[in-house]
Order: sequence, then C-alpha cells, then structure tokens
Amino acid sequence: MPVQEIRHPLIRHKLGLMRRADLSTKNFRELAQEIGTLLTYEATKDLPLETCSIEGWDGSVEVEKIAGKKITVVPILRAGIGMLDGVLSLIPGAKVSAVGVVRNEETLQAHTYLEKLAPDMGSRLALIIDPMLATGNSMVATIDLLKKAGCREIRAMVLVAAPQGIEAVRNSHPDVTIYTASIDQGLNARGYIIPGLGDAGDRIFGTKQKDN
Ligand SMILES: O=P(O)(O)OC[C@H]1O[C@H](OP(=O)(O)OP(=O)(O)O)[C@H](O)[C@@H]1O
Ligand SMILES: O=c1cc[nH]c(=O)[nH]1
Ligand SMILES: [Mg+2]
Repeated sequence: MPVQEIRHPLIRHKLGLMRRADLSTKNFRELAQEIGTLLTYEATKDLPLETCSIEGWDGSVEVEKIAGKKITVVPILRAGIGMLDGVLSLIPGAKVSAVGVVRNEETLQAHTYLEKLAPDMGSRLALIIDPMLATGNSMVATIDLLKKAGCREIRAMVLVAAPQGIEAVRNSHPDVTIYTASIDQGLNARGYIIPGLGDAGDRIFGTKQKDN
C-alpha cells in the first residue's frame, strides 16, 4: 500500500485553512504541527503490540505496549521541522534523525547537506516528515541515505503530495508507504504543487521574500 490519503474531516478542515494565502506564519505553523500529529496517529495504527504483566491498583494486570519497536523521526530540513513537535507529542521518546536536503529551484535536483542520524538505524522504524512531496527528489534522496544507514522499515508523512512525487517514491522505493493529508493535482512549470501550499519552508519560518 504505497500511499494513503487520510480523509479524516479534521485533517481536511485544517488543510483547507492552510491553503489560504493570507494565513499568518503563526497559524500556518500551528496547523502544520496539528496535521503532523493526526498523520502520526494514522501512520502508527498498525504497530505491533505485546502484552505484559504489571502491578495495578488491584494487583497484577495484563496490559499492552508497543512491541519493542524503536522509532526515529526524520525531519527533512528545513520545512520538516514544522511538523516535528506534532509528531513528538504522540511519540515523545522517539530519537530525531535530522536530514538536510534542499532542492535546486532551477534543476529541481535535491542536494543533501546534513545527516545526523540516531544510532542503531537498522533496528528502528524511520518516520520521515516533510510538508511537501513535489517531484519526489528530496524524499527519494532521504530514503536512499536512510537505507544506506541500514534502515529497513521506513514510512513517510507529508501534508501535500503531487502524483509525480508519489510515482517517484513508488518507482525507487516501493516498500515505503506515504501518508498524506492530500494528493493534489500536480506540479506547475516551476515544480510547485498545485493547488498546494506554496513554499512551505518559507511559510513555516516566515522567510517568504516579497517578490516570490
Ligand atoms: O519533492 P521535491 O521536488 O524535492 O520538493 C519538495 C521539497 O522542497 C521543499 O524543501 P526546500 O528544498 O524548499 O527546502 P527548505 O525546507 O529548506 O525550504 C520541501 O520541504 C521538500 O523538502
Ligand atoms: O510546492 C512546493 C514544492 C516544493 N517545495 C515547497 O515548499 N512547495
Ligand atoms: Mg523551501
């Protein structure tokens, strides 16, 4: 199941708010974190459980816990940071593996400039976060480097995905499931998602230049 578009009303409502061009940086940021939380809920719903026995208020009781699965959250810098707190609000103990990837806005190729991974990547579920999956070049580069580091189980959460980006991930990494709040129409001539959100990094960090 390579892509899951999560059609939950709360997600659809919040994403609709994010599409407004006049939304403040503060509100855009808050909504990115909130949808990050909701996508995390969906992307972890099949994690295996195991039972264990604990001392409860009335003696021994069988409870469930997530079965020995270590998780690392992988924000693709910079914009991925905009979803990080939302993810960590549900998985507070997760290690964070930062990957810096920037796309060249002329060639649309991805350039990796930072790789600070958690230890034992081979034994962790990696949850990649990035608001935008456009051509897919940044996501494919990130998955490539995670696999080189030994990762065997990788999921990706994005706010908005273009069909071209989904196809690129499917072609290079068919084992990776993408969870998204929306599959949008496509890309414009500059590689921006339509209708999309615009430049998500600039909107999260408040760095939008007046002439773009
Ligand atoms: O699918 P792609 O065509 O590769 O485009 C998507 C990438 O572009 C944006 O990052 P950007 O390169 O603008 O970096 P930033 O997060 O530092 O703003 C976005 O956050 C993705 O990482
Ligand atoms: O639509 C897009 C495409 C790439 N990066 C963004 O921030 N937005
Ligand atoms: Mg950007």
